[in-house]
Amino acid sequence: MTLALGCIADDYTGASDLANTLTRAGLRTVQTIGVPADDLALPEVDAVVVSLKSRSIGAGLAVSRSRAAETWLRSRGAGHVLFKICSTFDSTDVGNIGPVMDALRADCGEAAVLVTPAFPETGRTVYQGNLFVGAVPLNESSLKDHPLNPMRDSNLVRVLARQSRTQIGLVDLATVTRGADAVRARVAELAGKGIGAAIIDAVFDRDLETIGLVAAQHRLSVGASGIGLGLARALVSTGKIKSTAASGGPGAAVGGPAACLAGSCSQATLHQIASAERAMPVLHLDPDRILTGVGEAQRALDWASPRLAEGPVLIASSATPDQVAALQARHGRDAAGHAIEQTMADIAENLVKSGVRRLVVAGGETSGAVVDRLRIPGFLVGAEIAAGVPVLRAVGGTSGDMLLALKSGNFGGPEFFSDALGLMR
Ligand SMILES: Nc1ncnc2c1ncn2[C@@H]1O[C@H](COP(=O)(O)OP(=O)(O)OP(=O)(O)O)[C@@H](O)[C@H]1O
Ligand SMILES: O=C(O)[C@@H](O)C(=O)CO
Repeated sequence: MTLALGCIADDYTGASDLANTLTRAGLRTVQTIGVPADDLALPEVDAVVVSLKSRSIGAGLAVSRSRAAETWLRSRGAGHVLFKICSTFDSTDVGNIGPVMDALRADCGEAAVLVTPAFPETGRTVYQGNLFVGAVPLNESSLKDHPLNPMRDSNLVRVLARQSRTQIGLVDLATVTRGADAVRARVAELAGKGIGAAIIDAVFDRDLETIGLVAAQHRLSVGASGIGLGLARALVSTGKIKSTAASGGPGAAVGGPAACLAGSCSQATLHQIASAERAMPVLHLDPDRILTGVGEAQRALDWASPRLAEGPVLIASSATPDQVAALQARHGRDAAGHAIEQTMADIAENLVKSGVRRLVVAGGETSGAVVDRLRIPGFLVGAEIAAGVPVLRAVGGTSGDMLLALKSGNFGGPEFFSDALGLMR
């Protein structure tokens, strides 16, 4: 297998978002969980997205895991590696986007790396280096209250400069609009000044196509699914890859009980849970009981057990920003996040043991904890449920034939949980 594109995603929902984008653009794509073991039988593909859970861990660990993924991808022939980050640039002043970018850049000798989280299909656009989420700048969006990495500065040149050892430049929209040659010239100018990375503006998919044409000639880029789209279209339009019709088909039905787990506290997820109350039984976990270790997972399993034969259920820890802040004040941010993620993993593991074969998980960190616990080594991409969220079919592993959907916190329409289950037969 010789890869045309190698990708390293800093969380699992982000990886499935990217795998979905690449598949829809005609690349045969597989999503692996961590660096694949040598004995994992992978189909013949154009792109591999290695999913890491490296967004909210220590920067040193994020760097070493990303480097291991890069080594594997390059050894499979990947000439270009995309480091997939969140379209809302989720990170803190100590990383991990900057440190990982710096390390991968040093490894491949890239003079100046193009960086953009733009993903217009989901309302993420970048103008003059400022990230917009829908109609508002990042720092005015609900991301300012994210439980793990509150985003309070929308100027990404500044944000990345605080995290990186290199200077950060800007390739503005006027340059992008003038086309690939203008972008190349600007990147060369920045590199000539010793500027090692540049935020590049993008508002429409056509901007990302221009960026993709330039990036595809480099060894490394950093961004969200939008730049993935640009790279994929460039690889197809320049004949490096023969486009394959997106799979998207239903595949064999797996049947059996279905469940949804939500650990995301995003506004979108909170609305989706409220809608789901009209469609299925919903259990709201008590986060204080989780933090004090009084058997909240068992309470959830006892609640779910008699209901699963009747139809899907939803179990959620999600809470409003005020409630999240209060819990974190009582127990600490990391301890709260970790304990809730592990409880979600306990619940998932036991649901699967009791026969659940269709599982929807909301939240990147939450999905990471759940998929790790289920020891699923990889996924094939199926139908698209919503922008950035495909149905995934587990490959390898011991949990048997399973369908999952891993929803990024902010993605999906109001009826997301029912929409997902409708496609997961
Ligand atoms: N009630 C709660 N109080 C505090 N923290 C919570 C609560 N419920 C969940 N959490 C934690 O909040 C974090 C949510 O992050 P997660 O990545 O799962 O969702 P997200 O950030 O909305 O999704 P994405 O990363 O895909 O955008 C997790 O660490 C989770 O354990
Ligand atoms: O880019 C996004 O917004 C998502 O794929 C994601 O990474 C959320 O965790």
